[in-house]
Amino acid sequence: MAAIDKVRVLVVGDSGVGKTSLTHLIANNEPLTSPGWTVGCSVEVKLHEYKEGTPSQNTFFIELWDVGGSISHKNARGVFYNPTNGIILVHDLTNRKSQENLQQWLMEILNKEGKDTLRAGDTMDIDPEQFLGSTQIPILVIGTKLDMLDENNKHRILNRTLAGSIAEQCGADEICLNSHEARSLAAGTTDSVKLARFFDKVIERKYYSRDTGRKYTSNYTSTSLGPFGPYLTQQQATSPANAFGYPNTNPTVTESLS
Ligand SMILES: Nc1nc2c(ncn2[C@@H]2O[C@H](COP(=O)(O)OP(=O)(O)OP(=O)(O)O)[C@@H](O)[C@H]2O)c(=O)[nH]1
Repeated sequence: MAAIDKVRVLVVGDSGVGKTSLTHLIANNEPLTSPGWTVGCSVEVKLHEYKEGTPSQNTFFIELWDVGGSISHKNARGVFYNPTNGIILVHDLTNRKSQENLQQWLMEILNKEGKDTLRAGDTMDIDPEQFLGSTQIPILVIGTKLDMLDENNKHRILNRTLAGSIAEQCGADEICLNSHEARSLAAGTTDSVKLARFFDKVIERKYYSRDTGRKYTSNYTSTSLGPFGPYLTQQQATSPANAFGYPNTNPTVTESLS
């Protein structure tokens, strides 16, 4: 059987915004009722059908790297960021600061220091060129805990435009959901379509030629040419077993994307 190709998607945001709950929902189609505090990073794997229902349909593994948001681990997190094929920026809809901090998360992933030099209220310029277009890193913004908003705020959030938001700055889609609800990402919903489109974009950027639209041969690694270089040889991560008999359930072992 041919090996299944894979991409790495980082799931980042402040501690407690709901990254682990969200990652579990995406990977298992069911809510996680009592997530633990993530130390370091945990990896869940989802089988995704690229361009499902079209002649180009193809199966890929999506590795979801849920990076612990605690500030105390900031200095050690860089080890998880190489390579990065896609980024899910997570914020808590009941916590405005967690949304503002997404810029800092992007800068951290891009290895640009900013936190120490910025004062409260300052903003950082995001260069859209780093994220927009087919050669850059696809981003999806997800707001969690929609169920905790009162009806007025829920209505306001669901009907607001992306103008001025980090999603707009990065050319990204945004999803607002309740991770405790399995139906939030049920097949056929607008949000599940946005998520599938995002994964397709991540796969496309890594495995498909922009010129011909055809898939590269399996020993081609476009990330080695991208902004984050090749995979590290040692990755300090934990990884739960998964339901797909995923060939390498322990990313602490040397990996190669070739
Ligand atoms: N009501 C509600 N609670 C949520 C939602 N998402 C997450 N939570 C709760 O928020 C708390 C934190 O969730 P986690 O998934 O552990 O958050 P995290 O971002 O992974 O946190 P760290 O591991 O510290 O980085 C838990 O009690 C979750 O059950 C949501 O959509 N709605």
